[in-house]
Amino acid sequence: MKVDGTPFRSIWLNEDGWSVDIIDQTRLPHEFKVERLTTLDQAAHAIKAMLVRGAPLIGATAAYGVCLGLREEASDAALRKIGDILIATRPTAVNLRWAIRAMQDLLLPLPESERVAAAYEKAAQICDEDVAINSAIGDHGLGVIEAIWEKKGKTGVVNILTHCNAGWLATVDWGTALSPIYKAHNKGIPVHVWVDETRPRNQGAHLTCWELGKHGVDHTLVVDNVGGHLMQHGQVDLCITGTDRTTAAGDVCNKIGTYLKALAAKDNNVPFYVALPGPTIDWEIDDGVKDIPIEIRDSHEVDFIQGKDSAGQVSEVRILPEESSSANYAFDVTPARLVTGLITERGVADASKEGLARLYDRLEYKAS
Ligand SMILES: CSC[C@@H](O)[C@@H](O)C(=O)COP(=O)(O)O
Repeated sequence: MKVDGTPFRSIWLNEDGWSVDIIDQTRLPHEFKVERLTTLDQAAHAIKAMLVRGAPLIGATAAYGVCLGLREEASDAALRKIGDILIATRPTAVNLRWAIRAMQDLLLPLPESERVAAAYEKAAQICDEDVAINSAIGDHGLGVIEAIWEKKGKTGVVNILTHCNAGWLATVDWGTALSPIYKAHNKGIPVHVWVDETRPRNQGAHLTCWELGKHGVDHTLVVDNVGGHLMQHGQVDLCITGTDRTTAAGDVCNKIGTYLKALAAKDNNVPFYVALPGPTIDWEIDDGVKDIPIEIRDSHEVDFIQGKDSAGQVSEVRILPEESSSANYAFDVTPARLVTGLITERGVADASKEGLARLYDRLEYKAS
C-alpha cells in the first residue's frame, strides 16, 4: 500500500541484505517512523511491545527474528532456543507458531553453515506468500461486497463494520478484513467503514482510520459499544473482522469485543464475515473457547489513554482512580455458529469443520 505516494510493506529487508525494517505501529497515527531490527532480542521486543502486531505480521517478524538470531549462533540448540524466545512473545496468534515451525522444519536438517542464507530465503518467501494470500482474500471478499451492493440495487453505499486493525499494517500487505474493502473501493463500489475504536490499545482509531484515510476510503470512527445500535437501525450491511486463530471447526479468536459484535450481528441478521489466511488456522484444535490461550496484557494499556494535545504533544492520561485496578483481556472467541462465512485465499468457506476441510483439502477433517 502507499503512504503519501510511496509504496510500503509493513516489514522489509534492508538494503544491507540482513537487517530488517518495520514501521513502529505504537507511534501511529501521530508519527510514521521506521525502526531497524538487527538482533533477535529486538525482533522479540518488537512483537511483545506491539511495534508490530496483527497475526500475519507477527508471523513474518518471527521468521526474520529467526534469521537475526541465527546470525548470532546457528547450532541446533540455538535454533530451538530462538524459537522458544519468539514463541513466548505473544500466545494467541497461531501464525507465530506456524512461522517458527516452518523455519525450524526447513533449517534443522541443513548443515549449520547453510542455515542463515536459507533462513533469509524462507522469511522472504513467507512475506511474499502473505502478500499473495491477502490479495486473494481481497478478491474473494470483493465478491461478498459486490453481492451486497447488487442486492441494494447499486444505490447508496455499502456500510461495513470492522473491529481492531486487520489491514495492511497487520499483515505484510493488503490486510485480511480490509483487503476486500480496498478491492471494492478500487473497483469503484462506494464503501463506508464503521471503525470500532478497539480499546484498550485503540488499533481501530490509531491504525485502521490511518490506513483507510491514506487510501481514501470513507470511514467513521465509533466507540466500541456503538455497533449494536447501528445494526438495529439498518446502518451496517455487513461486518468483516480478522482473526488471530481459527479452529478446525471454524471458531475464531480475534481482538477483545469481536464476540459481542458477532452476537449483535446475529440478532439483527447482519452478515458477519471473518477474513483469514490459511496459516491462521489451528488444525490441532476444535473448541476455541476451551483451547485457545487468551493473552492477558499489562493493565497499563487499560488504565491510560494515549493522545495528542492541541500543541502537538503526544502523551498518556490515566482514566481511573488511583486505587482502582483493571484487567486486560486481549482477545475473545466467536463461536463458528455466529460466523456467516470465512473469507480465505481459497474462497469463502462455511465456518464449520466440513467447510474448512473441503477448502483446504484436509482429508482427516472431512465429515464422515
Ligand atoms: C490480519 S490481522 C487479524 C488479527 O490479528 C487482528 O484482527 C487483531 O486482532 C490484532 O490484534 P493485535 O493485538 O493488534 O495484534
